Amino acid sequence: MHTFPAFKSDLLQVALEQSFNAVMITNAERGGGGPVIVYCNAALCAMTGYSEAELLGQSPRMLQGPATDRAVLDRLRHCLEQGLFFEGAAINYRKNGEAYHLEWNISPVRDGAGEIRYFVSVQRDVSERVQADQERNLLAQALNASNDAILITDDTWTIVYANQACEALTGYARSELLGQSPMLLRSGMHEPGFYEALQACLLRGEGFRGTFINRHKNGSLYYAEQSIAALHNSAGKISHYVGVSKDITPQVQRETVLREQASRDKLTGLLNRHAGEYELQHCQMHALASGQGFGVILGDLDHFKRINDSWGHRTGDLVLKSVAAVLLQSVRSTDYVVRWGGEEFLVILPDVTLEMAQELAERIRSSVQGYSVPNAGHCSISLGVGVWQLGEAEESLLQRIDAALYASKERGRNRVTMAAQGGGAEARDTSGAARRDLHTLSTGRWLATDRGTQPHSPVLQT
Ligand SMILES: Nc1nc2c(ncn2[C@@H]2O[C@H](COP(=O)(O)OP(=O)(O)OP(=O)(O)O)[C@@H](O)[C@H]2O)c(=O)[nH]1
Repeated sequence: MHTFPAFKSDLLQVALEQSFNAVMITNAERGGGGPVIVYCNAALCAMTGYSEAELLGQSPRMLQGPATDRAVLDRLRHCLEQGLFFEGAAINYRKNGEAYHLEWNISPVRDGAGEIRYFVSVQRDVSERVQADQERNLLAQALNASNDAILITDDTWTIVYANQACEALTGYARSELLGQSPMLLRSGMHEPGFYEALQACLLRGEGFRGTFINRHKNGSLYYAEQSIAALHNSAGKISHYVGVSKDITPQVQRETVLREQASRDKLTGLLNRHAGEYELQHCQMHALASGQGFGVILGDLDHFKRINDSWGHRTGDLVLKSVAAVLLQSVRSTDYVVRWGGEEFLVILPDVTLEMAQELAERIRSSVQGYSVPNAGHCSISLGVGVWQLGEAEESLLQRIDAALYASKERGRNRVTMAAQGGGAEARDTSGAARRDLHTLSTGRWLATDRGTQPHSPVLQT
């Protein structure tokens, strides 16, 4: 067992010698070059690179250099003059010229009469810590300067860091984000499976990349292309998640407008045929998966050529626009109304029975008939209607409905005909209008006529 030296002064000397902190004692010389070093321990020699012999009798100024903070030295001088405790940090220089960051304090040592005779200085080389702080600051500055929003959470998805771009993207101040969950930004626009896929990806150790639809603090939606990666600690456990998001709202909006424009008929604003064909396929896929059928109505304006011929093309256009509006008002919000051809309209009815489809077709027929177009008066529409049969090809469905529409025309127009089931062309007229397709001149309505017998029926204006 070790024993310490018996005398206190010996103990103190041993303690100072072995101290991990550098210790320097100077005298309190005021004149000439000021205080000089009268004691230094091994740690001070190791820190500065000077030997004890090189340090003793020298001014501590030998350790200072161009980057030493003059303001700190002025404060130090003031403390020494006033006999006050000093504490500070500055850059000093080793014997080899290398700069190091120093944190140190100086206490005056008084004699029995209260006179300051020495100054004892305890010093610590904090270069590593300062360098680490500087690197951290640099990284924080770089993260902040990034145009991409960066969000860091701990392993429980609690936000521990958000950069400036994140504040701008989300509308939340950093103080509002810290401590919260990123769920704060959820818009409710994603299926739950989206977030489950994200979690599964991260747990597998893979990064996740996707387009998020999030909600801004002001309630608006924004689109962010986001990548999320998990950070692991030394034990291999997830410690943090880092999310980097790029705001792609303008691109998505532009694409949406372009897609919308490309899918719309210019004159009526309805879906164009291309978009209608897409929706039809989509409906069919959904029906195959869900077993829920869908219906299709094909409508064709009656004697539309006469409108053009009588009132001009512009009025004809106006009629088409008006009929489009009537169609939109007649169907459900879940239905698709398509301008299928010149004066031909297709309505796709997801999740309907034959009866419901028939009812909607009849509603369309009577709404068109009841609508009066400025400068042109009333017109009528013939319709064919049917529902998709399990396993039926899209083409076959359209053929059946087209045949039903043709039958409506053949049977006098302004009527609804149900498509034959089972692929045949046999069609069934269900329209009440079949019994009242003649309209008097006094009502000013279009005179619905049989295509074959009265090809030149007059077109009337209200
Ligand atoms: N104003 C206008 N006319 C169009 C447009 N597209 C097609 N048409 C016209 O629609 C008319 C269709 O005529 P037809 O196919 O003979 O049919 P209909 O006169 O409606 O006779 P039925 O269908 O037998 O009742 C043609 O004269 C086309 O020029 C359009 O965008 N604007």
